[in-house]
Amino acid sequence: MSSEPPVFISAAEVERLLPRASLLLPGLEAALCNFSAGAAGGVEQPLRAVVPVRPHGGFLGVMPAYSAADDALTTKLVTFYEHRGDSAAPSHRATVLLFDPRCGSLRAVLDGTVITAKRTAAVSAIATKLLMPRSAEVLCILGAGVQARSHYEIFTELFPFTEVRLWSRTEQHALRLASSVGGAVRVCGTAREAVVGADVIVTVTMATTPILFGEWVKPGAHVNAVGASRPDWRELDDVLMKSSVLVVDSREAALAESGDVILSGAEIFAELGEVLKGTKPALPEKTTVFKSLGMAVEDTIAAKFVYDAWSAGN
Ligand SMILES: NC(=O)C1=CN([C@@H]2O[C@H](COP(=O)(O)OP(=O)(O)OC[C@H]3O[C@@H](n4cnc5c(N)ncnc54)[C@H](O)[C@@H]3O)[C@@H](O)[C@H]2O)C=CC1
Ligand SMILES: O=C(O)C1=NCCCC1
Repeated sequence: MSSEPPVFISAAEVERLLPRASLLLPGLEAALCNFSAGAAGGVEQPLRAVVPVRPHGGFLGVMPAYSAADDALTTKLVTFYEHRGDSAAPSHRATVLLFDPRCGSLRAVLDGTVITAKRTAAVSAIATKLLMPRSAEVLCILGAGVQARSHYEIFTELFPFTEVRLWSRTEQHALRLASSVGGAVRVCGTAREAVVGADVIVTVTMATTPILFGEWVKPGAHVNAVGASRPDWRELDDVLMKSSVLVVDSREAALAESGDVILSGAEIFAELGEVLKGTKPALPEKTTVFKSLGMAVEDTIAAKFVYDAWSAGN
């Protein structure tokens, strides 16, 4: 056990050490199963504490976790701001602290922004692999920020979509994202135009009222609902929430934090870890919603991956 000072791993270094989110898939799949196995799975993860910063429209989230299977202990500190004075500034910023689980000393301070973008998209991809219709051709992304990009990257790497549609409240943002990614993207003028006929839909906005409506969604489609992480925020309407099979990352978090779940009164069918383990069926022929709130153990897996890659090169 060393008394070395902690290393700092910057965003650029995280990008270099974790070039593709798909590298996280095996670790995240195992962690999701372990989380949903309860005490036997060895994941300690309390509900995150979220501190409102009311005068500034912001929030600070504190997300600790320990994974016994990985022997990894981390805490992420993440801020997210609804109303920003400078609209060019990122809405989310994060730092992950990685500890030596044997003695509690701090080993590393990692930029958490890239980790958050990549692990969230990777978890959505895991849900999509299980829940999307068998012949999925059209991907639709609502939102054009950081998560839109990371979702575009892993979804086009893993799945053979023939068409990708993108909508953003600010069309310029969608055009900018579309022109900066490698492949063909159709920028749509309305959310409805992007959604109708899509097989897989990703909502990655800062919306606080619904932007995706059940009447637009093709029966059998799969939705990854990634935004709206406050109990009074929505991205999906009641029709969609109540007519879909609802899978969540964490039941406890969904019932405490998700406006889409709490305010619609929709029934939770399963946790993603239960579907992965096969203790709950996937039902890909039904319309499915994966409500992602983001889990601390996902950051633990990603931070350990990055730290181990850094250590291997030093
Ligand atoms: N489930 C999870 O694990 C995580 C969820 N998130 C959530 O994902 C969402 C996207 O995050 P980022 O891409 O990092 O944010 P971002 O700020 O980079 O992008 C947000 C996008 O939403 C759009 N937007 C803002 N207000 C809107 C409104 N009222 N209606 C429609 N569109 C609106 C913006 O124009 C932009 O395209 C956020 O809600 C965030 O809290 C973020 C990290 C992890
Ligand atoms: O999991 C995360 O990280 C976040 N989830 C919801 C919004 C803020 C960041």
